[in-house]
Amino acid sequence: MINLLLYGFRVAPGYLVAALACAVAGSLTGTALLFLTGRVIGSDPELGSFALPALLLVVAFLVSSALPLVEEHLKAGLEATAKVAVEYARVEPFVRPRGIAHLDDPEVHNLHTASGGVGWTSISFALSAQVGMVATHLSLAGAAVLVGTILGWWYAVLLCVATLAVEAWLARERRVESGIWAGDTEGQRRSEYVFDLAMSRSAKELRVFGLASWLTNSYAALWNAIMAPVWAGRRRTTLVTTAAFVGYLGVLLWGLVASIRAGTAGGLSLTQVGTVIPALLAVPATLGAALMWNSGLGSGQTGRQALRALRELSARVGEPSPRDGRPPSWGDQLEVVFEDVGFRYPGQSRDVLSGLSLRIAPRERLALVGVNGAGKSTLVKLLAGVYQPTSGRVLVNGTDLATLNEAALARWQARVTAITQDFACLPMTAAENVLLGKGDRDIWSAAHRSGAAGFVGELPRGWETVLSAEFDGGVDLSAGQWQRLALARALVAVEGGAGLLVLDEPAAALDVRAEADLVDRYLEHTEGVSSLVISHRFSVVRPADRIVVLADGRIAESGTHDELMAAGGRYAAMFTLQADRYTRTEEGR
Ligand SMILES: Nc1ncnc2c1ncn2[C@@H]1O[C@H](COP(=O)(O)OP(=O)(O)OP(=O)(O)O)[C@@H](O)[C@H]1O
Repeated sequence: MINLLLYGFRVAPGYLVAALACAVAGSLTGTALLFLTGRVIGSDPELGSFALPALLLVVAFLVSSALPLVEEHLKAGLEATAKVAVEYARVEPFVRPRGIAHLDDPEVHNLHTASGGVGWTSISFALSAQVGMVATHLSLAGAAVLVGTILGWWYAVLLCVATLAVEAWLARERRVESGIWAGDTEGQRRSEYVFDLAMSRSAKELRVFGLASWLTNSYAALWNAIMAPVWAGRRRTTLVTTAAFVGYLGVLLWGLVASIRAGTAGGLSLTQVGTVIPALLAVPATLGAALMWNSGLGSGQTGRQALRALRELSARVGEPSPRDGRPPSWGDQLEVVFEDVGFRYPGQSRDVLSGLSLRIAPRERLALVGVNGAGKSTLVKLLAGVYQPTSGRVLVNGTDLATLNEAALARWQARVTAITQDFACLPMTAAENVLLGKGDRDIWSAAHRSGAAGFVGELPRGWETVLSAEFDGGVDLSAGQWQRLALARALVAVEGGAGLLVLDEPAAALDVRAEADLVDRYLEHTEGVSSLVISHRFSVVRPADRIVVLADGRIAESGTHDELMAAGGRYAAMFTLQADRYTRTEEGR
């Protein structure tokens, strides 16, 4: 509870203090209400001693009825404010690093899932529920004081110990369940993924292939597997939990019976009986709040686990690394050199690149070809500095990218504009998709050059159309249209000062005429900047100043189209194969 409250003080101090003050006031008025009930019951209307306690009782009743409303309002504010802070802290470690190696770390994803809590029992929910826990403990103390003054302090202590012992047992159960849940984040992620598949990602394919029942069964099986240890744990502890409650009820019953007997035997006055019985009846209510998962107790366990995961997540991804190194002084001319570079993905056993050396000269138009899985996209990731080589160096105008601090790396990444195979298709407006927050640039010029202007002009709201049919008035684009828009995005970035244009399969989704159109414009697009184009279509790579072939993790061939054809190596073989296919297809028409 303390950890959660301290976190609350950090992220939403105003709401937390106000909600706690309200909870304390609520508990005090609740205790006063019990006390005044006895006074009213025991007072003699004839003697006029009735009026004051009755008036105070009414006031206490009104205040204790109104306070929960204020408290709920404050707790809602606390929860909402904390939620913003928590979600920021959950997302920030993912997006802050300029590299992406942490995205391949399963533990990072596990910690992210665990930091979300269980279901809707998140850190922010648990935090607001802790305010309720403070209130219930104070109410327990208030009721115990009243009971102690009447039935004896030993009994008040026994009552508190019994209540707290049952609460501790329940807390232990919740802790075990939270631990089981937190330990199976991979299963949870898989079930979420299956759910996501059905709802959005592959919704069309799943329906076309009639996979609905397979998916439903997979989801149910995954969910049952996740919950099985939780249910087994509950079954194991049912007996002890039942015994604890029976014992607890025995303690309470003893107090009630003793009060009634003492009252009838004249050992207790009417005032005392009228105070102690409501006080005893109020005690289980303080525990009742702890019984459910959404109570302060249940959510407190989950919230603490989630908070720990949140801190571990931040620590795992690490603070921005202030690496040494001189500040880069990249001018207009960019020269990129891969110096004996080797690379292996984290956790993998095979090198994707090894001993790769390559120079991209200033303003050079370089094309990169290679079979599927040769490592072309990986080379782009190293070039952009999102991964660091496992051996060797990537130098930009002589500066090793591995020595840059986060800020310098961000400046380098701003000089690279890359349209990768899985470029982002954002459910935002067409203009936002092209500008990506880069202000007021001439998007029409870029759209004309990328061939996007035609279809953008026909969109219902032009550049302001949201590119997702899931939104009101939004539309979906075809894959080829998206590709043209992505090209426009790259051209806008080039106009904004990016010095290196990377196009990874820019024509993959284009038809033959559009591809020819793109190739015609490619030279124009890349004038004045260094460029690297990756494509399996030889018509796209042919006009490049130089073509390099990536094979076995290194550059196997390098030269112009004519030189490589004359050399009769891998390039010539791949080109001839594709040209033959194309010719045969054309002849077959
Ligand atoms: N994040 C990753 N983690 C582990 N292995 C990866 C990862 N990304 C790619 N690989 C592996 O690295 C190798 C090279 O992949 P890469 O995407 O660079 O190839 P490519 O030449 O671009 O292929 P394609 O022509 O099919 O796009 C492949 O064997 C791939 O499975």
